[in-house]
Amino acid sequence: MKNKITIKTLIEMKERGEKITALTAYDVQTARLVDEAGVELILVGDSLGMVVLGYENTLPVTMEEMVHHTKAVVRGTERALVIADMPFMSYQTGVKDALVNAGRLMKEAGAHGVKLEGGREVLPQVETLVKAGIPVLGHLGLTPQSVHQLGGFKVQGKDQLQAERLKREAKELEDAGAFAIVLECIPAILAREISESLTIPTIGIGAGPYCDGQILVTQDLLGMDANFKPRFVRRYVNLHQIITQAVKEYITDVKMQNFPDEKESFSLSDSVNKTQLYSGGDSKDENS
Ligand SMILES: Nc1nc(=O)c2c([nH]1)NC[C@@H]1CN(c3ccc(C(=O)N[C@@H](CCC(=O)O)C(=O)O)cc3)CN21
Ligand SMILES: CC(C)C(=O)C(=O)O
Ligand SMILES: [Mg+2]
Repeated sequence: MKNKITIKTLIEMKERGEKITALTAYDVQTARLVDEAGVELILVGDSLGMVVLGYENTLPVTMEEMVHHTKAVVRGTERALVIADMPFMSYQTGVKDALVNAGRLMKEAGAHGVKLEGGREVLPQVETLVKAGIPVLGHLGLTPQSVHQLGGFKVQGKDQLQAERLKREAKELEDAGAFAIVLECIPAILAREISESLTIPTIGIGAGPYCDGQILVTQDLLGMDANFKPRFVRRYVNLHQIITQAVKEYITDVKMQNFPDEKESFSLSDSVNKTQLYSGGDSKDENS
């Protein structure tokens, strides 16, 4: 009835030239909001380590945290496809670990698929998961779990050699059975070439307008963090400002004794003798 999105829906959207929309969610409320608004894909990103847990990068995020947050997102989603990021060291250590950990995200948390970062080095993992019936979303370009190798959160694939490698790896991920690929922070022209050369959809973030879909961190488009504004983010509202204003008004109202008022308070049953109660009642235990 809710016409649920499947991986087949996304492939058909690419064939029709209809853009795929994706956003992150880490909690049930955000999941409900973006699902009801109509995105096709919700990613439980390991960016939660930075956005909701306050880490410097995504490396400390654990499987327990991913399972915990994915469960919440799944509970809040009726229509979208829910994909969970595999955290750092949950798949790089081998195909067996990849299978066990992806299996947990599917079986315990209820994800519809998983995402893992990397190209040639993760092809055995991708093949193994796909063989086990687990839809895999690839992720190339700026792969944040390699931040220390990349020397920071920097645009990738700017030179000929790197660009050729990314193009080749995108094809290899498609051949390994990935149902789509996230392209993060690569030149728009390269993302277009990759998108045109694949039958599976590309989902861009900082990868220009020619991808088959777009993804952003929900908190970024809502302007929740006053200090995080990379070039590829468009802020649709300044929630940082709006929330700060609301909280300041609350503080003022409490201090000025404007909150709570009578309508926001509860009354006793009509049968209670209020005079008696207000005077301390009958109890000898209560002081004066
Ligand atoms: N809130 C949030 N949004 C994200 O998009 C995001 C996360 N967190 N955490 C995980 C990764 C890290 N990401 C990032 C973080 C910083 C830049 C950044 O500062 N980029 C520079 C470009 C630097 C260059 O020119 O090479 C920029 O200005 O966009 C990019 C991606 C994307 N992901
Ligand atoms: C930014 C997206 C693609 C991601 O991997 C995340 O949110 O963790
Ligand atoms: Mg991620």
